[in-house]
Amino acid sequence: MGVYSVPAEVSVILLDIEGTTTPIAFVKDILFPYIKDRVKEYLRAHWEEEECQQDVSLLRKQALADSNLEGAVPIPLETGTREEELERVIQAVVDNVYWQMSLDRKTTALKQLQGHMWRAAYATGQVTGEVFEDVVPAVRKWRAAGLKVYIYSSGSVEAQKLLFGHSTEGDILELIDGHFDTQIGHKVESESYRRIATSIGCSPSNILFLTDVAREAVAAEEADVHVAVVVRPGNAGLTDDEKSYYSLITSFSELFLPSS
Ligand SMILES: CSCCC(=O)C(=O)COP(=O)(O)O
Ligand SMILES: [Mg+2]
Repeated sequence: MGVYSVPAEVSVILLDIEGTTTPIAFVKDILFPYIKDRVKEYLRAHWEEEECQQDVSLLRKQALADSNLEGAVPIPLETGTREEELERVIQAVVDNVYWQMSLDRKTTALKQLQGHMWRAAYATGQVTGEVFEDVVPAVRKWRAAGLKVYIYSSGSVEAQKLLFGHSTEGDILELIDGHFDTQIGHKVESESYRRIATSIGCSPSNILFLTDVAREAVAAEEADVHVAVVVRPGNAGLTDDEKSYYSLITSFSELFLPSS
């Protein structure tokens, strides 16, 4: 489709995952059903563990913040030790997770729990993280040219590391200089990109962000970050205005560095 010449001031490439490094179908058809099929059983098995309790507490806080939204599912506190009481709270957590997932919400609370649940999926080889075939060769080339490569996804940092640590291309974590998730802020908020630049120790204009989502592109540009929109099979369509405004690439091989 296109050719994108990376501006000379860019020293960092910041990558989105779903729809950019990785097919949306992998997330929607493999990762998300894994959660839906097992969340109840997972909560029952791990309920007493500190990490699980922290996940539930974060979901409960999110549920309170969501209480004005249509269809929102509250998560009550446990008021006793009876088994039925525990089941009632677990069912509320399950319903809340299902509700959030039905809207593809990107809350930190949901993403933390999902990341913890996917550990077993990757460790047992039940799931392997899919990466488009142009990703690894391009990232190697960028790094050889002295660029740094970071990830910024709504998926938790732990979920990101699982995906790239157990990928179709093997363990490729060594190709990534660092990871950001919604703990730094949401991807549709420009302040998040300024925080990322500060955290990396560069200026926003030293960053090129590759994403499939126009709202994320808008936020990044507002922060003075360079943007190219990635068009992959299965991605949501772009409007005609978005298509003509943004630099579009269909493969990372369409990105050209100043000296290449
Ligand atoms: C890397 S974890 C699985 C993907 C996920 O849960 C997600 O929300 C991906 O969002 P992205 O910001 O990478 O589009
Ligand atoms: Mg994406």
